[in-house]
Amino acid sequence: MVFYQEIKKKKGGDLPDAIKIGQTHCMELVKYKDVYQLQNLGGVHGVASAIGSNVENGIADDAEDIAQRREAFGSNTFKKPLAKSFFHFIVGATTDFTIVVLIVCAALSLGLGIKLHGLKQGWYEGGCIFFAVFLLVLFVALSNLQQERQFNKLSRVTDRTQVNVVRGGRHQTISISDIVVGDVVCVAIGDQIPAEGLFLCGYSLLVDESSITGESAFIDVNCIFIVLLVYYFTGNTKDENGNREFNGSKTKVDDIVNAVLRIVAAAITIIVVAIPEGLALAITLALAYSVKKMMADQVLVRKLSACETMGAATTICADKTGTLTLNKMKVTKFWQDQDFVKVGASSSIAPSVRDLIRQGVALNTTGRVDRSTLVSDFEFSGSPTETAILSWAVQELKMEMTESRQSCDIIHHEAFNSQKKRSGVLMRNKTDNTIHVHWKGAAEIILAMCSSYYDASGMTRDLNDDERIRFEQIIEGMAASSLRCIAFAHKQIAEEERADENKDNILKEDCLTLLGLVGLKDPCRPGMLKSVQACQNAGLNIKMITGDNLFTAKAIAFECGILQPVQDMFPDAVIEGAEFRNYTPEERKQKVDRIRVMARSSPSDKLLMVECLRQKGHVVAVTGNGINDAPALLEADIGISMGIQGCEVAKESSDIIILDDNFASIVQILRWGRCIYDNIRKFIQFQLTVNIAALVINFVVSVSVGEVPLTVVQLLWVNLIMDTLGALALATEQPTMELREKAPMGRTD
Ligand SMILES: Nc1ncnc2c1ncn2[C@@H]1O[C@H](COP(=O)(O)OP(=O)(O)OP(=O)(O)O)[C@@H](O)[C@H]1O
Ligand SMILES: [Ca+2]
Repeated sequence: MVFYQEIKKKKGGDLPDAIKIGQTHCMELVKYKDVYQLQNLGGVHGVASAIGSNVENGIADDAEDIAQRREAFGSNTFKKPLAKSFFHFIVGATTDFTIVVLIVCAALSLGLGIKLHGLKQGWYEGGCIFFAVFLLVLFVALSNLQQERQFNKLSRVTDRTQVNVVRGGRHQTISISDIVVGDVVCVAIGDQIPAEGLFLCGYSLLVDESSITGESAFIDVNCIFIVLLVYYFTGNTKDENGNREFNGSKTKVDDIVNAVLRIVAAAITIIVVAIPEGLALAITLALAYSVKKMMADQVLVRKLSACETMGAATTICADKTGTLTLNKMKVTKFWQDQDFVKVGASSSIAPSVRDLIRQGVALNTTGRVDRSTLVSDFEFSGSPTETAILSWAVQELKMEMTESRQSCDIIHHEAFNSQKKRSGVLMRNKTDNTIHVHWKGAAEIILAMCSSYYDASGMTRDLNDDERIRFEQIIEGMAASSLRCIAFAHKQIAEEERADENKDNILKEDCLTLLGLVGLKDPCRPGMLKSVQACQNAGLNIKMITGDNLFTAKAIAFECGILQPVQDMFPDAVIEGAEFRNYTPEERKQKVDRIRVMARSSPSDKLLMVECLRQKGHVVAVTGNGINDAPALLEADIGISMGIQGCEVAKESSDIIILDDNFASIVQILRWGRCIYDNIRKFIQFQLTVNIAALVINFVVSVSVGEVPLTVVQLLWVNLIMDTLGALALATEQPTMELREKAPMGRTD
């Protein structure tokens, strides 16, 4: 109550009366993880009611209430760090290795000049180097400042992360920054935890808190000095009158010093020429320019060097669901017993079987069904597979979600993951106290767990080999028409059969009874065929690595042109993850090039494939959207994730995010990558020719004549002013259409 008044006084706003504790109190609770306090407040439920919320229905869906909460507790936005000042960038640029070398050279040159030619004429060279350094620092700092501003703009795009909250009993998707204190948030696998809070309920919770580091490289320039000094002391340099400079004891100490100083001056000249001052600038400019251009195509580059690497890519590993397909699912087929059940004809199924399927769908899910009070329509939330099944069960089987949920107690829930490809639930029926286990998952995996099936009249029948083959044919048939197949299975457990709850496998996994099969349609993204062909024309090898069924994967691969009818003849073009996993490393290396489609793969199989390709020298780009793609995205040379369908973990693991999920953008990234690669190469060629020519002239002339013909000032002019303008011109060169057709460069170039 104290905190509540405190806030009221401070902010002067009206707080909802239901709120009993204030910001400081909440902060202390989170900060000190104070369990004693938590108990005092009445546990999680107590805290929820103290902040005027409800663990079931969340806060009221009322704009005024939300505004008051935001006023009292603040909003879920980071205090943006103060924008770095221009001075910060100047300091940053000055500590660059090249600049430090140049500053040392300038200081030396200034000292030497004054020593050799007096103050009036001697300041000239050193001063010029200083001026050049000043220009370079200014330019680099300006370019970095510009880049930082651009990056800030980009990070505002990533701020738009969406989260799922319950307000007024309804699930809603809101922006992460709109969350207020009291909101009940639903976090699914692969989501970001959007704010500090208390855990209400859930299964298999694992939170990752790691971060990623980078690395850098240096260039060594020491050797030039040594060569020059050896050259002087062997007696080969001559003074202005043609006499040998080094003449043993006859040479006066002062002469030696002066001569050495002149050599140092020459060395400085050579260093100044040898350092490609414009290179770093050219690379930054080229990358920054292309990043800006790509942003216009809805491509967000998180790691600058990724664009350049993309130019060298030789292979793309794409996942199916959500990348090649829309990940918008709909149940289009339903099989019960061995009969296809037409839309609207589910009443032909025995009521007992229908009830069991309803129970399985309603309890064994991470999705939700809400009935909006305003619109009398249903609202479904959860993963696309879950929502498709829920909406089918509500419409076709007349499932009542709340009723089904209230009739049972959940004893244990095994959440879906890509490794096992199934989810299960153990529950007790409140009416007759019976215990049931329900499984739902990849059809052939669930079928393998069954030993019987329900026929249409509700009788259980044995699943002998013939029957099993017939079910397998049904699955294969659905998959071949590019449907994703999910099976439901059930078993009633006798009390004495119940496994010890402390054991790993609480849920019974064998001798189940098959309830039915559904086929979900997930259409290919429009224009997929064209994009795949464009990549193939660019010499890229496209492979599909998916967690889905072999036949579904094959059907989609044909649809989007990854597999061509001729390739179907090759036995190794399509394989399953398990097969690939069981090969020896040598076999894998030998076969990996021929593989076009890898189906039923787990996250580790995806990773294994990418590792194997990289070991073979391929430059691998991986595209993905799910948490099952995250390990492969991290391992890839270029990880590309989808902005809309992608989960937070996938986005976090990737180097590039395609904001509008358009696969065709890959071709665009490829073009820009190759363009950057080309532009930087051209710049290096350009600068090398200039520098080598200058070095050779200076070297040859100073050996034969004993004088350095091109002065530091002249060389700096060439190196800085001309090269910087050259860098500007080359960096902003647009990618040509031909770049798409060129063969990829690969790792060797
Ligand atoms: N929520 C779910 N409950 C039960 N089974 C599911 C669920 N979601 C997917 N499945 C089954 O698990 C299989 C594998 O899913 P997984 O997440 O590994 O890959 P995917 O999303 O199908 O494909 P991709 O790797 O191309 O993105 C699916 O083919 C489907 O049969
Ligand atoms: Ca996916």
